[in-house]
Amino acid sequence: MLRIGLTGGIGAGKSTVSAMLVEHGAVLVDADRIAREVVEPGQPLLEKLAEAFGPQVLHSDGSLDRPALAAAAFVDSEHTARLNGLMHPAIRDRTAEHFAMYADAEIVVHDVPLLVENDMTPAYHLNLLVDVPAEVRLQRLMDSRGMDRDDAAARISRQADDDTRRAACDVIIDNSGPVEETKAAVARLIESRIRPFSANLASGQRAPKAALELVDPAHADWIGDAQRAIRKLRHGTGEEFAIEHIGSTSVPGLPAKDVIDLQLLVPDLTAARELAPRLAELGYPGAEMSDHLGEESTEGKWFHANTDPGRAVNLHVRTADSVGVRFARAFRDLLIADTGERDRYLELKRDRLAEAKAAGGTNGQMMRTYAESKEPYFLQMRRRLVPDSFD
Ligand SMILES: CC(C)(COP(=O)(O)OP(=O)(O)OC[C@H]1O[C@@H](n2cnc3c(N)ncnc32)[C@H](O)[C@@H]1O)[C@@H](O)C(=O)NCCC(=O)NCCS
Ligand SMILES: Nc1ncnc2c1ncn2[C@@H]1O[C@H](COP(=O)(O)OP(=O)(O)OP(=O)(O)O)[C@@H](O)[C@H]1O
Repeated sequence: MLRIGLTGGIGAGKSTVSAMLVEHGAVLVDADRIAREVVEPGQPLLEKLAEAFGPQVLHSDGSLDRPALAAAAFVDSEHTARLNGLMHPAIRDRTAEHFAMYADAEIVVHDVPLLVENDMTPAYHLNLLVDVPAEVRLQRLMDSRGMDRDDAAARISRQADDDTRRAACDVIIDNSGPVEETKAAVARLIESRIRPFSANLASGQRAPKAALELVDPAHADWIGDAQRAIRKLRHGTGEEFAIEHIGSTSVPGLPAKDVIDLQLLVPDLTAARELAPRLAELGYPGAEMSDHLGEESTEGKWFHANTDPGRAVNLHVRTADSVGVRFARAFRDLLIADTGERDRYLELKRDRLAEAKAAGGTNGQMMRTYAESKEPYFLQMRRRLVPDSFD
């Protein structure tokens, strides 16, 4: 099951976009709907809300007076925290029941207004943001929902700001234009990314490799993408293992192939083998392989690559004290600190890439030629950065 987290500020169009995703075959778990279920007449939560906010939040028949609760709860951050403290555990339990019901679904979209505020993004394979600037949302809420300006503004101030949401999500769906444009963007996202991601996840197939070309870092957000991938992997593996961003995309300012390299540190290769099925569920199928250390020398590792066609990631699962781990770290730190070495390495990459392309062959052959042609440089660097690995 591909788990998608969908969020956006109040009035951004989450319901509008989630309905579009449902039309494309996704199953929806709606947090606002669940929030209503847990306060239906007879639920124990109603009494607790009345205790916390006063009897005026209940109608005379005992049901919830929603505008009265909104007025009491969004008045300041302390009251909102009290509301959340009461509501969120009940919402969480009911949500788990909904997900269990849809265990066989291929794509489940979880629409959660407070996905970023509650730090829930790492629990999903992909996080979508329905993005509309706060002032446009405020206007829409007043125009089309007849919402009071002060109520809308109070809720906006209780939520994350637009930039914080953008930094936490993987995909931004701009809904500031006409709905038809959003609909077309959602259809493209489904075809180019969500459907193939779901199919790859189900079959344990990695997404196509990144193109053999160097991308300008100004056109990418590699540090942000790596941090989001690391948080998902850490969360999905019980926060047990250290995971580091390595390789060219971890060096600010260095053009690179558009693939993020991460290394996950395990105590030994048995742990790597045991971890492999879990990583596959998280969207990173893999196999046992080895790092080439030069001459005849190799070192065992597991190599995983991700299933999301929208973001290539290679995940090297290495033992914590391995030469591979130490070299990747030291080489990254050298390139960050030493601009001269960074320029030399970039020149080498450009030359070898041009040579590999000139030699021709399939894409796979050219990739191998390129990788092998950099080996002597890496060997020389390893002598310098991890000298004890030659003992
Ligand atoms: C206070 C309540 C009764 C007001 O009901 P009302 O019908 O006016 O609003 P509704 O539930 O339709 O929510 C509309 C929007 O308000 C915003 N909102 C709701 N709760 C919160 C909150 N705790 N913090 C910030 N924004 C919120 C969201 O953007 C949501 O989509 C209701 O919002 C509620 O029960 N909130 C607590 C549950 C919750 O946190 N829901 C958010 C999803 S986890
Ligand atoms: N692209 C758009 N242009 C104009 N109005 C829109 C657009 N998308 C949605 N709307 C309108 O804006 C309002 C908010 O949309 P919607 O209910 O989908 O948002 P939401 O994020 O689910 O809101 P909430 O946070 O309250 O749950 C609705 O009245 C909707 O019809």
